Amino acid sequence: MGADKRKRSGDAAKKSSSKRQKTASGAGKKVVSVNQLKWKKVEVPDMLDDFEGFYGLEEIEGVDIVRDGNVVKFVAPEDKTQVEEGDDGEEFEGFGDEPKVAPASEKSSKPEKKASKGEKRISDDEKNATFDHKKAPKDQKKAPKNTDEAAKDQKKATPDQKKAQKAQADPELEANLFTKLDELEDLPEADVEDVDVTQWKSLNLSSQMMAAIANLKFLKPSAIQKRAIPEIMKGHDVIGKASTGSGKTLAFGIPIVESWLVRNAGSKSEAKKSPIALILSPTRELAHQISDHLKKLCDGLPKGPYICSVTGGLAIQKQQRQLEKADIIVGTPGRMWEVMSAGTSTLDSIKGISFLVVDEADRLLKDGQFKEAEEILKALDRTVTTENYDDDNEEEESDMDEDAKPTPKKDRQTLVFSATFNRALQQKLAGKARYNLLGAAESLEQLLKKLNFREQPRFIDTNPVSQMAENLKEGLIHCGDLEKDLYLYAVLLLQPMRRALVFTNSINTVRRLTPFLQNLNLPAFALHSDMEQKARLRSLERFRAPGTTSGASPILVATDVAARGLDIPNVDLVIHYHVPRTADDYVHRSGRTARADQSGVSVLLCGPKEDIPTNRLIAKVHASAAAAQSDKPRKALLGVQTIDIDRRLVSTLRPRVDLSKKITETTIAKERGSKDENWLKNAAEELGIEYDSEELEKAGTWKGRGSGRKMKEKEAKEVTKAEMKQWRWELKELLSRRVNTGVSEKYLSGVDVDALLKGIKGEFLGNVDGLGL
Ligand SMILES: Nc1ncnc2c1ncn2[C@@H]1O[C@H](COP(=O)(O)OP(=O)(O)OP(=O)(O)O)[C@@H](O)[C@H]1O
Repeated sequence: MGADKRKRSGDAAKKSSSKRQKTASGAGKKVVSVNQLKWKKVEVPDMLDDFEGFYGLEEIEGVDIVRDGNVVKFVAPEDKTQVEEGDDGEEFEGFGDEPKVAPASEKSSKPEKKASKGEKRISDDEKNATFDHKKAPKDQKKAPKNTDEAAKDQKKATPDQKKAQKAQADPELEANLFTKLDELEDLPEADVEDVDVTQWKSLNLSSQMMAAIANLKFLKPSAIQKRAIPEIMKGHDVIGKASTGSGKTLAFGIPIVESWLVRNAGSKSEAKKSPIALILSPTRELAHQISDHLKKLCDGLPKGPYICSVTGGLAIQKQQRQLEKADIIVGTPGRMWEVMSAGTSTLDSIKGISFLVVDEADRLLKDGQFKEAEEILKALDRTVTTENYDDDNEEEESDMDEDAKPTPKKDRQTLVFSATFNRALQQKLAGKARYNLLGAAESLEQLLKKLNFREQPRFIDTNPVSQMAENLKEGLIHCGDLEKDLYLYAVLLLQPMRRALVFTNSINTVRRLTPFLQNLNLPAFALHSDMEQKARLRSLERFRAPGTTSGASPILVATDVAARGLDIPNVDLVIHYHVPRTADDYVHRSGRTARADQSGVSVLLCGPKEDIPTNRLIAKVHASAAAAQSDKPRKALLGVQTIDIDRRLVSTLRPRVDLSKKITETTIAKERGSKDENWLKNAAEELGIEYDSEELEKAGTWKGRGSGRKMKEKEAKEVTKAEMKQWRWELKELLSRRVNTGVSEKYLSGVDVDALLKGIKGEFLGNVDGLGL
C-alpha cells in the first residue's frame, strides 16, 4: 500500500505542477500530515489473486501536493482531513457482503448482540465516542435489576472493600489496581441487562466492569479468571495455564481494561496517550479474535479503550495510523516487529506499556519459531531510546540523560498464558524441579527468562491433572494408509449436523482434501498459511456461518495454523486426519471443540504406520491423568480402543470416494502442470530461445525426487475434458443414490448413527462413556 500511495502522490505531483505554486494557506485549506487525510478504501475486485499490497489500498481526492524545498506537503480542504481521532473505521471486520454498522453518529442503535465476529462493523468513532447512557433510549440500555443491584452493592461496600483492597495491595508493585479502583467511583454507573453477576463480586471489579461482564451474560468467572484476575490486579506477573476454551483471554483482558478505566477515570482530555498493553499472538486469526473479544467486553462500557490489531496480510500504513491512537494492541510478532522497528516514536510509545501479554506462549516463544517475538522482547527491555541505541554497544545506556530513558520495565507486568506448558517448566514453576535449569535444552525456559519478569511470576495452573477440556470425548479410528479419505468422508457423512474441523499436517493435504470433499457435496473450506489473508478470513467466516440450506454444517480443513486459540462457536467435531506432530498440538487441535462448558468429540484417524506415534502421543497427553488414577491399571487407561465404523457402509462409499479422488488429483496435477509450463515458456522467452514443450519435457525427465509428481502431471495432461466431464457425471449419479447402511436398513439421510458407529468397547483415554457419535 505504501508504494501505491507514494506512487499515486508522485503522479499527482507531476500532473499538477501548477498546484506546486499554491501556498498552504489557501482559503479553507490547510497543510496536514498524511495521517490526517481522510483516505477512502479502494474496493479491490474479488478475482484479483494477489492481494498483497492491494488489499487495503486507499485513495484520496482533492488534495494538493506542494513541494517546499525537499519536503512534500499535503494541502487539503478542511473536510478532507480527519476531524477527530478514530474516524476511519479501518479494522478488519469481515467482508463487504456483511451489513455495515451505523457510523458514530448512529451509535445509539446498539449493534446486535449475537452477531458473529466479523459480522459487526465497529467504527473507530464508535469505540471512541463517549456514550451517554443517560440519554440513550431506554430499550437500548435497559437497567437490569440484578446486575444493577450488584453494581450498586459494589459501590455500597466500597469503604469495606477499600480496606480489604488496601490490605491486599502490595506496596512494592506500582501497578496495583486494587488501590486505584476508588477513582472509578465518580464515573457514571453503566446500566446493564437483567443478568445476575453476583458471582463475580469477589473479584472486586469496578461497577463499570461488572456491567460490561453482565452485558456479555457471563454469570460467573471461569477457574482461570477467578484465580488470575486478582493476581494481575494486585500487580503481579502471572503465568496462567488452563485448558483450552476456559476463558484465558478475559483472564488477562479484564484486568487490562480495568486498568485502562482507572487510568482514564475523570479524564476529559482527548490528548494522545501511549498504549497500555501489547498482546502478542502467534497467528493473525487469533490476534483478530482476541481484539474482537476485548471489544465485545468493552461494548458494555460507556467509554472503552481503542483496541487495534496489527497483523500481517493487511495494509501496514493503515495499521500504523491505528497504532498512533491505540490503547490496547494485539499483534502477531512479524508485523509488530515491522512497525516497531520502522519508527522510533512507535517503539518508544510501545515501550511505555503497562502490560505485556504473551498468549499461547509455548508456541510463540518456541525456539527458532518467531524470531521477531524475541526481537520485540529485547526491544521492550532496552533502557535507551532508539535514537541513541547502538546494537553493538548496550553500555551506552549509562551515559544517557535520565529524561531520555523510556518507562523503566519495572512498571510493566508480564502475563503469559497457554493451555500447555512444557512439563519440565511446569515442575520448575511449581517449585518441584530437580534439574539444572541453565543446562536444560528447553528453549522455552530460556525464553521465559528473557521475558524479564519483574518478580517471580505467580504460576496458576487450573488443570494440573488433565490437559484436556472437561467435556471432550476422544476417539480413534484405525484404517489403512490409503483409506483415510474414505474414513474421513464416512465420518463426515454420518455427522452432517456437526460442525467439523479437520486437521492435517501439510498444506498440500489441505489443498487436496478441500476440493475432494467439495466434489462429494460437502461444504468444505480451506485454511492454511500459504493462503492470502483475505481468503483465510473468508474461510473462517464461512466456517462460522450457519449450515447450508440442506442442513449440512460447514467443514474447515486446516493445518495447525487453526490449532491455537481459535474460538469458533459450535464446533462439535475435530478430526485429526494426520496424527499431530506433538502432544501439545493434539491438545490444542482437540481444544477447538468442547469449549466453555460445551461438549465435543475429537477423533484421530490412524493408519498402521502411525500406531507407534499415536500410542506415544496418547501416553504423553494422558500421563498425568493416568498417574492421578494410579488405582487403575495403567495399561487399561492407555490402551488404544477404537471406534468401529461398519465396514459394509465404508465399502458402499468407496466408489464415490475413488471418483472424487481421481477428479481432484487430476485437476490439481493439470493446474500444476500448466503453471510449470507457463513458467518454462516465460523463462524461454526471457532467454530469447524458442519454446518447444516436447524438447523441454525430454530435457526435464529425470528419475529422482519429484518424478512421481511429473508422471502424474503427464497423465493428467492426457485426460481429456470429455473424460473429466464423464467422471463428474458418474460422481453426480453416485451421489444421487441413497446409501443403504446395511445395518439399520435406514438410509443415510436418517441414519441410525449409534448402530453404525459402534462406540467404545471399554475405556478409551480415561473415563469415556462413548463418544456419542
Ligand atoms: N466467564 C465466562 N463465562 C462464560 N463464557 C466465557 C467466560 N469467559 C470466557 N467465556 C467464553 O469462553 C470461550 C473461550 O474463551 P477463550 O477463547 O478465552 O478460551 P481460551 O482459554 O483462551 O482457549 P484456548 O486455549 O483455546 O486459546 C469464548 O467464547 C468466551 O466468550
